[in-house]
Amino acid sequence: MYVTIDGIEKSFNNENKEQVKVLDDIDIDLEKGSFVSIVGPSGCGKSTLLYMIAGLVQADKGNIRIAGNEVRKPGPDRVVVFQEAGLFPWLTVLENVKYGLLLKKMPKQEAEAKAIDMLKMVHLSNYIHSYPHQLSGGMKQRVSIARALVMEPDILLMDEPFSALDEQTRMVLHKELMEIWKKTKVTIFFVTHNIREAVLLSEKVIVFGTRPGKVKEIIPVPTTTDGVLPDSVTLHTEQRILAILEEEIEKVLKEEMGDDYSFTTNHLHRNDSGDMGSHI
Ligand SMILES: Nc1ncnc2c1ncn2[C@@H]1O[C@H](COP(=O)(O)OP(=O)(O)OP(=O)(O)O)[C@@H](O)[C@H]1O
Repeated sequence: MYVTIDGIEKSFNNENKEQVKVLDDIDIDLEKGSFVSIVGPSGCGKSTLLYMIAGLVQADKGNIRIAGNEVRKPGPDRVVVFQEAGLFPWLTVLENVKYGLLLKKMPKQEAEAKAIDMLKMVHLSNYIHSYPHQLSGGMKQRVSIARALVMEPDILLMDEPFSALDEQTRMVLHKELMEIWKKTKVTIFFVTHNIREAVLLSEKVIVFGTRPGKVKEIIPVPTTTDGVLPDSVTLHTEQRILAILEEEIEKVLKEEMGDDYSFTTNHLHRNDSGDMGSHI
């Protein structure tokens, strides 16, 4: 297996200085070139696990191995794309994308050529000399994806990269991300609150439970030869995931609102984007 997450445990101190276990006994394997999403209630430790793969957070117990090597710190094989693009506002699009390459001491011309190629891939060739403030949210996120991919990582770690975008832009970026994934064969680990997004994009959806975060189930997403899933299949897979999460949502709501809170599936309204709101 390419990425092996083995027996991970992690606790943090809360504001009352009490130790709270955030992740418990997490075992996950990722194949090279796979696209795996992770969904779960808010606060179940999705981002924490992503940061651990990035080498930004250390586990209390267990380990993460990539191609057999234990992750101890960030490395050039892994790049994170965050919810906010986080571009340097004083640099142009092109300068933002080539920044990391220049830091790596790549010759200027080569860095520029690579950055331009990558910006072509995310359909931003006409905006290379624009500044971030001149771009829409979706365009900024494309720059951030180009900036990540230009480093030629083996693993792209995406932490709710499209959640701040409107539905239309999100759909366009889904299509582009799928094209990029097929072209580059990069391994993608994708954190989202949006069940539909997880089902549409990934090959497997890891469903997390909460308090502490645990893998509840790993749902394979059916594939088709043309890559387009019939709506009935998408819906069925979404409903399967939702059913698993139902128990967890109830747990969170009861903890937040008291034991007399009662919850049934019918109370869970899903909007058209498949986003279940703040509790997932
Ligand atoms: N550095 C930290 N110090 C203390 N607590 C932390 C730290 N990082 C995360 N936590 C806590 O760990 C828990 C899990 O956080 P995390 O961001 O991983 O969850 P999540 O599932 O990604 O949540 P969301 O879906 O809301 O983004 C939360 O209760 C959070 O407050």
